[in-house]
Amino acid sequence: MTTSDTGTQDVDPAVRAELARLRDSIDNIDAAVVHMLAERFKCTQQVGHLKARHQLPPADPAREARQIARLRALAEDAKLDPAFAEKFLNFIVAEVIRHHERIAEESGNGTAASAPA
Ligand SMILES: O=C(O)C(=O)C[C@]1(C(=O)O)C=C[C@@H](O)C=C1
Repeated sequence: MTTSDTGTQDVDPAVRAELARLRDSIDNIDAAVVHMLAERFKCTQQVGHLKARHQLPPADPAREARQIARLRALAEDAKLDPAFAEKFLNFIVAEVIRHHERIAEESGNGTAASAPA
């Protein structure tokens, strides 16, 4: 390939077909991930409102520790890097906590601290 683009014009048609087949599956998986994340955030939004209504802290480190241990074990069984699974969960949970904090602030209860681990 002479340019930096990732086009496949000069590639064997069989290779191009295999790449297209794999990319179709990747696109389906990415769509499933987006839909699953959307459902997860719908649940966590409800958790955020519940916590705000009952003055519960946005973050629950003990719950997170259990989630991480569980996800790392699932990842190992699935032959996925457990460190990646943990980073991915932490990334999502950090965003959820930001949402919870915003919901708490908007409901006039923005001072809650984290629960003890
Ligand atoms: O389970 C909760 O208490 C949540 O607020 C949800 C959630 C999560 O996204 O899974 C987010 C923040 C908490 O620190 C722990 C877990």
